[in-house]
Amino acid sequence: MRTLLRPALTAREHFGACGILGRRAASYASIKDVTKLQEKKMNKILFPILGLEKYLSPNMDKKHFRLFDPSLEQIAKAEELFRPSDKHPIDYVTSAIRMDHAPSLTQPEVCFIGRSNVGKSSLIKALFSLVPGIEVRVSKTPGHTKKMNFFKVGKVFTLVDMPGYGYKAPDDFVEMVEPYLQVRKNLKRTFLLVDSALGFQKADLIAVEMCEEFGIPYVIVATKIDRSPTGVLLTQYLQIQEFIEKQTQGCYPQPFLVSSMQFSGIHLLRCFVAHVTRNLPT
Ligand SMILES: Nc1nc2c(ncn2[C@@H]2O[C@H](COP(=O)(O)OP(=O)(O)OP(=O)(O)O)[C@@H](O)[C@H]2O)c(=O)[nH]1
Ligand SMILES: [Mg+2]
Repeated sequence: MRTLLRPALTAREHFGACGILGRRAASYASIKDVTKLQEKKMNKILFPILGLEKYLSPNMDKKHFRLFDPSLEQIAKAEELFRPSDKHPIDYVTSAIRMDHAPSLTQPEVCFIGRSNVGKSSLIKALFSLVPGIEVRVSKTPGHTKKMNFFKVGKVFTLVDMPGYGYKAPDDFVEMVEPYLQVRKNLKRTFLLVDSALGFQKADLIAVEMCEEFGIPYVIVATKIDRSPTGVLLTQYLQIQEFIEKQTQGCYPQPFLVSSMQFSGIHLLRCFVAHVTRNLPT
């Protein structure tokens, strides 16, 4: 029986107090600006997996590398969902520490789970980088997000930032998050974040087991790829992919790679969110 997400993990990351979206990364927030870049740089930001593919043997089956492979037009359409307007407000709604405090919303919902400090809030902040003034708090101190934070994207979907599990998880983590994942009817996809330099840790495997047990659809996102040397990233990526293929039922076969710092993979993930919430035109 799993003892959910309590083990004290030792490996901790410490960073400087730099803003998560540096000045340069912030200028990549819109696809219009990214497409002005040289092709190589553009691909690095839009499709970070391309940087790994070239190291693979030509005989390797790459069908799961770009299972989700939208066009630039689709990425641009998805971006419009993440751009607020009077008719399409994007904002924080509320926080909840128990499922019965969660807002009753009917639109499709996606949530972000992962070990404390893995980069959940930073990723959400990057996804919402086109929303002036939106507050998504990030911190180098693990265990910063203490509640389930709900953000409404017009009438089209809701996005939920979760507290982290493992080291310095809030005491009521299990009571808060497990029932949410189990009973939230409009939850369309759970994004399970793992650190790209470390791959699956013990607590991540427990989280995978939990998603499998609840039978909810989920997808793995490898974070902080700017900090992983290519060799490490490739090794972790292939291990994650093999694990998904051999040991999971409900996990999307393609892991996503992101750096909220350098903005890589963020556009693709916006597009995937649009896709799983049925907002991506074909
Ligand atoms: N280099 C780098 N650092 C990142 C990235 N994403 C997040 N960080 C850093 O990692 C630390 C934790 O980020 P958060 O987004 O607050 O992590 P979290 O998963 O929300 O953490 P909890 O709320 O504590 O569970 C911060 O110091 C971030 O600046 C990234 O893509 N690259
Ligand atoms: Mg957080």
